[in-house]
Amino acid sequence: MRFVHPVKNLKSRLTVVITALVFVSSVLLALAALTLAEREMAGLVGDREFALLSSAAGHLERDLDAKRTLLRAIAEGAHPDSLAEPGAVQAYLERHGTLREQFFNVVAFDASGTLVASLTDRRQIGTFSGADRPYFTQTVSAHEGIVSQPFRSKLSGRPVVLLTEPVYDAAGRLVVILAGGIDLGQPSFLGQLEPLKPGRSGYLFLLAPDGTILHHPDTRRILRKVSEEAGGVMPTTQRALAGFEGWSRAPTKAGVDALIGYKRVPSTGWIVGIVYPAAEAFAPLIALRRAAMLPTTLLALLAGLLGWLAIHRLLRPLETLRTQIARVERGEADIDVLDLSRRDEVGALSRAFHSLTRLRARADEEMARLARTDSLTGLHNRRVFEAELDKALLRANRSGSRVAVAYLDIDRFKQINDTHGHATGDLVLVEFARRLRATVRVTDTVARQAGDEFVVLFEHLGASEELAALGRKIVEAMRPAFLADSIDLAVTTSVGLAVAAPGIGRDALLRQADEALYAAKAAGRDGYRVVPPPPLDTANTLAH
Ligand SMILES: Nc1nc2c(ncn2[C@@H]2O[C@H](COP(=O)(O)OP(=O)(O)OP(=O)(O)O)[C@@H](O)[C@H]2O)c(=O)[nH]1
Repeated sequence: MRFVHPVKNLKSRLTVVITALVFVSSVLLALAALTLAEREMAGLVGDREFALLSSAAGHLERDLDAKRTLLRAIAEGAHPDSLAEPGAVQAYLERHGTLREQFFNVVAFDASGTLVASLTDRRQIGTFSGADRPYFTQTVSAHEGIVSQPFRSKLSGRPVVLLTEPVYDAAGRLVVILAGGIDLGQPSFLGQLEPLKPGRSGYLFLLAPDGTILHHPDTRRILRKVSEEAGGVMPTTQRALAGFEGWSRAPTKAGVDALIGYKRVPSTGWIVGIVYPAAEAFAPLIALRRAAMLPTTLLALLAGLLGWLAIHRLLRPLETLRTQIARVERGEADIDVLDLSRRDEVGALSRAFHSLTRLRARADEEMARLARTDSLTGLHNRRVFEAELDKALLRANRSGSRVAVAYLDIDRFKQINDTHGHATGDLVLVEFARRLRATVRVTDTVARQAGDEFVVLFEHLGASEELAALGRKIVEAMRPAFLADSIDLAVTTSVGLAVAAPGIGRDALLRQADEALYAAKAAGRDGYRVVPPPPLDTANTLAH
């Protein structure tokens, strides 16, 4: 049996294809399901984060509101005239301990901008002037309390935002401006956002409307403007500064894939932001994806194994057919060993192979027959005659029986061709062959040697005279007129006959017969000549 390389083997290839298909489709299915789940989950997580963000913004809003309300209440509760006394403002502020709970520090400036009170540090009272500070000038021009831009306090050196509240006397003159400071670096205010941060490394941050960072886990960035930082403003931040509120999935400045949300604090325009790294947000899904790979691979392997078994079983008849064909090829079985009754493709293949083999055998037979036959007369050809003669000579040598050959040539055949045409000549050849065949025994081998030359092999000859009688018989058989194309033609033949001497070869014997034929022709044609001549007086006779 011929070895079939495993990779070229149909079973192996089908198994590989099935395994690969199952694997790819399982992986694609799992990925599609996980991607859908991830999208769904992103929506849920994003919405939840945004809700968190909104509550953080609401919390800041309420906290700022509470601080402003407190500061306003204290400003309104003061008697402007009594505040004119030196130390009166300081004393007034100190009477309101709740201010310390709400603010990092509360200071007061007189109408000229001079610091007149400070809850936490009194050292610069009377010397420090806030007259040129934006929070002072803006409050003066606004005639009401403001929330300042974030800045680094000259008094404390800390990053702060100030809430201000002016106090006017009955005549409408500015008496003092109270300013409550919120320390952006202290947990008391923005630090309250910390518990809301998502995941392990997620965080919240706060931006002023102009992009100044008010709060960030990296405290070095506080008071910096995002537009002035290395790397510039990220597109998502840019959108938020332009008014966008909501969440999207985008990389952070540090290149971390994250869910990023933004929400404004209405009263100040501050933007609360949240960053939730996707790796943490989707951690369960990522774990699920990893966990899904093993069952998927096992499933594909199992499908491959089952596929191999199924294929093995389904292809078994094909394997049987292959084995049977190999046996037929080796000559160990007949073509009928094939199962032609199957109703599937293997049956069709068997029938096709069977009929092809039969057809081929018939064609081979026909080829062999044509190779042995003279196509015009249907007699044996020269090759067959020579082979038969060789065998007959061998047999004769062994058995001592007598073998002879007759060499015939139609007399003046060229003339028949020339006079009546080649086609008529062919008809004469056919009729000549028929008469010759009919004249000798069926066991004698008759062949067309070439052109108008014929040969006959006689075996088991009796007396020598018998050969002469045969020669005569042949000559006489040709004498009746040949009817060819409605024309009566007189056709005669000359025959040379030779008896095989013991041990003579084929060519020598044929040469002898040919020489006898030549002699018969020379003697006037329409006769025969036998060599060696028969011993009796009939010998060497040219018969007419
Ligand atoms: N019609 C036909 N003619 C053939 C065929 N094969 C050979 N011939 C012709 O047969 C003729 C044979 O002539 P030869 O045997 O040489 O001479 P001949 O005319 O028979 O004269 P002798 O043999 O001397 O009696 C030639 O003209 C060949 O062309 C054939 O298959 N068909």
